[in-house]
Amino acid sequence: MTYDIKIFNEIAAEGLQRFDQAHYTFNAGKTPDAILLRSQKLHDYTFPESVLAVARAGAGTNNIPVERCTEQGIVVFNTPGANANAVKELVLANLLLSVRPILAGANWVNSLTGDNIEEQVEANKKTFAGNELEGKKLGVIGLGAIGSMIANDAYRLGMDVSGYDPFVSVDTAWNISRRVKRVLDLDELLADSDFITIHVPLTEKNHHLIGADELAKMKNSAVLLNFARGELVDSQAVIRAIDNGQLKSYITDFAEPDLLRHDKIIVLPHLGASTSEAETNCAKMAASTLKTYLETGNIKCSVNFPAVEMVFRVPYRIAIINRNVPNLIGAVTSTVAEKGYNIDNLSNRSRGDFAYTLLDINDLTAEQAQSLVDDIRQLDNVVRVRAIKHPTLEEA
Ligand SMILES: NC(=O)c1ccc[n+]([C@@H]2O[C@H](COP(=O)([O-])OP(=O)(O)OC[C@H]3O[C@@H](n4cnc5c(N)ncnc54)[C@H](O)[C@@H]3O)[C@@H](O)[C@H]2O)c1
Ligand SMILES: O=C(O)CC[C@@H](O)C(=O)O
Repeated sequence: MTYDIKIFNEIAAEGLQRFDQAHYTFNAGKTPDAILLRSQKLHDYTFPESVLAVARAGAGTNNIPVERCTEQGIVVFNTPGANANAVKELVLANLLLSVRPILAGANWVNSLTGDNIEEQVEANKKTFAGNELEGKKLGVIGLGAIGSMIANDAYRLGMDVSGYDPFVSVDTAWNISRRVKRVLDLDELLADSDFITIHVPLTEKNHHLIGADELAKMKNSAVLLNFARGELVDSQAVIRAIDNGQLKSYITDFAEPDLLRHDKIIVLPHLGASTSEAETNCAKMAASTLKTYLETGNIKCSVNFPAVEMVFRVPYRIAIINRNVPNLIGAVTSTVAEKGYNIDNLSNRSRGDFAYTLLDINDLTAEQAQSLVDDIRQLDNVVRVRAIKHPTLEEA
């Protein structure tokens, strides 16, 4: 069996190397089995029927039409946490840059001429004096992989840290220092913080999470950092708040024309995950989950289908994506029974309106597996079904 992967964007070689050349090609034709990408927007993309999965080498999946993929039985993966450290370090660097005019000072020194540079430096350095982060209040919105790391490290830098995340996962909560104060009301965090940093996904609900009303609740001296997604913040409201003296500054990783060349706004070119370590981690994780899904049907780190892992020990496995309705499994097992086959193992999990089933049957031949797939495909509410050949086991 060979698979073709359509690649968008620059994916780190360490990830691509996980696809062995004997079984994988890249961008070979118009019917790819899967897509591997970073920030490429797929909202206007028509997925060929051949596409089984999309893997995002990164955290955010707002560039992928996840709902449409789900309807088409396309499993979407991301790489939770794989670039969190890179974003954390960039946010900490920007917190430090926001209190010390380091770049302005360095630029000024470079502009000096004459043979009394040391004298000029000592006479003028007061122009570039700054403040310290220690003792200042940091509010973190979203305590997932990135927000929790920032909260912990900012506390270690001596900051007084609060976090707001009504949906925080138990796993992440375990990793957050008990010194980080959990705030249940966003308004409290907004009113209390000297620095506010956002680390939530862009969803319909989170669009303009920070707008004019929220900005009005912040201190006039507050610094707002956005390394999550541009659309989480109403940029026009931010510009108005800064120009009216209601916000000190805005630092964002997302370029928009109106934000550029404003002396109190720093815009970076989406650099959050741009370290070789993060790019490698994301590429390796995305490649592994994709490969596992294609070769075994097992699902891990999907944003639209449930995690399912079942030991693969028969020559052919049947993988079924279906609408989550009563008696679908009954219909599938009846189809198997009518053919006189014996089920070795079965796993079924649902997520929202859809469900995923792995079905291992003893000793199917390729022909029998295909005929079973054809019959199951005819059942109501089945969205997608395929037979997966075990990588090494041969049919009896
Ligand atoms: N700048 C970059 O290059 C870069 C890199 C990585 C991630 N990101 C962005 O950062 C986002 C967060 O990444 P992560 O890895 O921490 O994701 P994550 O899923 O681990 O954490 C997100 C957290 O936000 C919380 N949340 C959701 N809606 C919320 C709300 N309205 N208020 C408070 N909390 C809310 C969730 O409960 C979750 O704990 C990603 O979705 C992506 O958009 C940007
Ligand atoms: O691939 C990138 O450079 C950015 C990824 C980042 O936005 C993410 O959501 O993980």
